[in-house]
Amino acid sequence: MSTRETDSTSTTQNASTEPILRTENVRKEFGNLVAVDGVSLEFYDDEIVGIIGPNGAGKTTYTNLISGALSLTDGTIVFDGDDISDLRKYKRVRRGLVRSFQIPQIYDELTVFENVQSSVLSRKQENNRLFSLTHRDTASIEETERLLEMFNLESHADEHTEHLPHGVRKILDVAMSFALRPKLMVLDEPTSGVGSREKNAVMETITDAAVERNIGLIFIEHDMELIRSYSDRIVALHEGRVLDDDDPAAVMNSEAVNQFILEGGV
Ligand SMILES: Nc1ncnc2c1ncn2[C@@H]1O[C@H](COP(=O)(O)OP(=O)(O)OP(=O)(O)O)[C@@H](O)[C@H]1O
Repeated sequence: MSTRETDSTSTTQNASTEPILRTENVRKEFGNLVAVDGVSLEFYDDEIVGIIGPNGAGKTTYTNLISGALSLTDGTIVFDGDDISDLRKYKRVRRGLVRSFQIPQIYDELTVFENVQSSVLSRKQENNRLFSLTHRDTASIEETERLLEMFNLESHADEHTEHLPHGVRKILDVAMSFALRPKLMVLDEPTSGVGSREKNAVMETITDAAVERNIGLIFIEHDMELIRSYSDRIVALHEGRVLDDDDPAAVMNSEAVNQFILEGGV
């Protein structure tokens, strides 16, 4: 399990004294249905937060509001000190708020190396020159190599991606997101579709990389063992509202969480 070491003797101010992301009374209606009903939460860039909740609790909608995939009905989102409530998705990505997708967005006609390099170049806004740059842009090649190493992808570097095992595709997707140099990453079920034996390896790789780069993580997960093992904090959603927000042991022992989430299955 990945945990960040906290230096209790340090008196220096670090970035984590202010939340990297704050949502204030965030609300999303779909017609008459209130999917997210006034969610106020804070997230820091040195923590891994798991989001749990039964089907339909509003987890995906909430993370879509954060990423800008959906517009708010009401409320405010503050990222890195700025109100981003009305900011387009790609502008949030440029500021360092990156959502990785449930279905990995990978180009199957490219190799693993080229996929990661395309993300590096897209951050530099040079991906329109991808094919002319790929083989000679030393800086992006070196950065890609470092990312492949960080995500244990070196042995797959020259493989085309269509036949990669599902877990490796998931890791590749996150590696590509890391190439965008996020400050905070939102992951929707990073281990969905991954075999049970592979799940821990996927989570371990992702969380280790986040700790190494000091990137905050928010992840939705249905597997309670994984969420307990890899979260510093757990947010429980139920019917679009926050049911609990605490350290994993406290959330797992909460009466409300047990009644509405754990006993009903997530
Ligand atoms: N685009 C949409 N249009 C209408 N209703 C929607 C839309 N997206 C989500 N909903 C509804 O909003 C509610 C919250 O859905 P959401 O997908 O956010 O829940 P969830 O907690 O992620 O559930 P799951 O664990 O099943 O993925 C549900 O009742 C869902 O049917």
